Amino acid sequence: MQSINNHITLRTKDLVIGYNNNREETPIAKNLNIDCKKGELIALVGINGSGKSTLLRTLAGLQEPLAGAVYINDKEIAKVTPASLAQQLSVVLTNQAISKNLTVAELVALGRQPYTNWLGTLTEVDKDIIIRALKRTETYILKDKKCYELSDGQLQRVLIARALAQDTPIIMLDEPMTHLDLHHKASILNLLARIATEERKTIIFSTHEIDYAITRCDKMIVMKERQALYDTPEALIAQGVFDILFPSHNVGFDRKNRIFFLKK
Ligand SMILES: Nc1ncnc2c1ncn2[C@@H]1O[C@H](COP(=O)(O)OP(=O)(O)OP(=O)(O)O)[C@@H](O)[C@H]1O
Repeated sequence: MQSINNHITLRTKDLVIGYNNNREETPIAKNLNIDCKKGELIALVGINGSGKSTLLRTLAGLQEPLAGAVYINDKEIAKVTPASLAQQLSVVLTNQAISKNLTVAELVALGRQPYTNWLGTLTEVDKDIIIRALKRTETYILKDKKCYELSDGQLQRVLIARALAQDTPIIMLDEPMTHLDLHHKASILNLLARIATEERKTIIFSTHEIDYAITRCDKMIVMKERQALYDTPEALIAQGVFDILFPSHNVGFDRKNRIFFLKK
């Protein structure tokens, strides 16, 4: 049992996510119990407004749960200092305000902030890690470009490079494939899958690309009617979860081919 637990990097216990405005609680999903292991690629899916961003923010410690708890490496996230959290978890938000006047290399170097002194001086080890992150994401060739010169797909890779430079066991991404064409969606997903497997990282990302997630991910969190179902894609398909994810009059799910289709 101990050896199994050693592989769990992120888990929740009876988590309730939601909002507390003017002391009025609005739960978005209740009783979430998930355990994410090293090396797993996990997709977070659900219809618009089902709570994906709320859950991702709560898992990242950016928003307090209404009840229950999130544990990172067996420590409750609320009790982890921001400095320690930055060495365990990196977050890539799609609409994050980043200074696009920075060069790609400067932006990726920001990933080393949790490890540098207050002047931000980079050691040779930091520089090696930055170069490795740039090469791993195939953005080394872009290193001297300004971020405003990048396409959406290139910027997404650079943000992943920054997360790699932060060198954390857990990476969370909010809709990393938004605005990308099919080829670039596939290439980001394949990159995330390789990083999870080869570097034994836990990667959780929210997405509307459910077909791709079913094909490529180890586990999925499906937000549905104030619940979150957590299992392998195969188990979720067998349970019929995707058959009823969308209103049945306009979207169907083909179990055999594992794809959604539009109804006329
Ligand atoms: N600050 C807030 N206060 C109260 N309710 C909020 C707040 N932010 C979001 N919500 C509500 O929480 C619910 C979940 O929103 P969330 O953004 O997490 O969904 P989502 O699955 O990420 O949606 P989308 O796919 O459209 O990005 C929605 O009903 C939304 O209106």
